[in-house]
Amino acid sequence: MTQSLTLKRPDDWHLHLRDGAMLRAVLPETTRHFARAIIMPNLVPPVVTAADARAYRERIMAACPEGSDFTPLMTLYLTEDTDAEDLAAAHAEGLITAVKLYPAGATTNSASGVRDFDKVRGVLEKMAEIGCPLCVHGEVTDPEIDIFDREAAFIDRVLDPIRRATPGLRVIMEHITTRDGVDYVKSNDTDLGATITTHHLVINRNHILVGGIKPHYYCLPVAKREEHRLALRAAATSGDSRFFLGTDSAPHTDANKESACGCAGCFTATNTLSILAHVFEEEGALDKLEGFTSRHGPAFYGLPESDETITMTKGDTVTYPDQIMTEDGPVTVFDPGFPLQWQVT
Ligand SMILES: NC(=O)N[C@@H](CC(=O)O)C(=O)O
Ligand SMILES: [Zn+2]
Ligand SMILES: [Zn+2]
Repeated sequence: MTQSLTLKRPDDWHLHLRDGAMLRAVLPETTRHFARAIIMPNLVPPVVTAADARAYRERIMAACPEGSDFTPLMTLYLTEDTDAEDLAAAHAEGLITAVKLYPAGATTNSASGVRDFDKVRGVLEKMAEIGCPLCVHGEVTDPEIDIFDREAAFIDRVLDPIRRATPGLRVIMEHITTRDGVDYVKSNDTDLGATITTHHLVINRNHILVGGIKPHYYCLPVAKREEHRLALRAAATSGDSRFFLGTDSAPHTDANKESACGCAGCFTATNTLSILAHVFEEEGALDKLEGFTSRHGPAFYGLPESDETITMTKGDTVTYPDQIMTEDGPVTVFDPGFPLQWQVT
């Protein structure tokens, strides 16, 4: 018997589209199924001002496939020099939906991020006042801190102090990877939410390292122990509206991944919904999938849910291309390591 599932059209609350040839190649992988996405601003150079965001949005719209009604939700990259008035005007106009905080050096293209959090205090206060949410890459960069402990340390050392100092600031912990992240979100009120990626529901750190190093499973924050993956799965499938999908689909060419110093990022746009249906079914929670992909995110951001739907069906094994071809070279699609039977029809 064919099983089918109808969902409000999903949104992706954390997405890297890059620019130029890469943007043109990866954008259709998202617009095929998603209504909207929060667009990460970590270009080189980053999207720092309202003018940058406006120009980037235009390049994204120009790259959208014919007939697509995809809406990119733009973000600004927070720096120690961010102009609070420029930011507030961009937010008031609806040009930007959120602002992204990268600790300097924490991840791909984060060199212009924040070193001294006191220097952005005024901007964060302005954001709390105007209701502009802050998306956070939550890892400390202190070389003394083990890479597997960087998320937990960030919560204690940076995030909790910022939130206490800035009442009313709405924060999204992006791509949480630990039980600590789940517990911190749950122990707080409605001003705190978290995105969870598809790949962190599937892989733990063994997948990266056992039997040979697997560069396509390397991303930041790096996948943690199995107990953390299980905590993420429980949170995502719980129906708790503070947790929602942000794929963090982050394309890098294979040449840049399969390298002596490989880039961080998993490219999941192509098969994300198939993988998520598989995971939610395994957890006996297919009825919670729509909340995670399509309802909790808009609720947190104060945006309407999509009034369109998609239908997924379960049938014979579906295959996806191993790679997406771009003018810069191939980009490997995330391999969940199990056959997929759910697909969007
Ligand atoms: N997640 C990643 O491993 N990489 C992202 C950056 C980020 O989201 O931290 C990228 O831009 O490639
Ligand atoms: Zn990040
Ligand atoms: Zn990301």
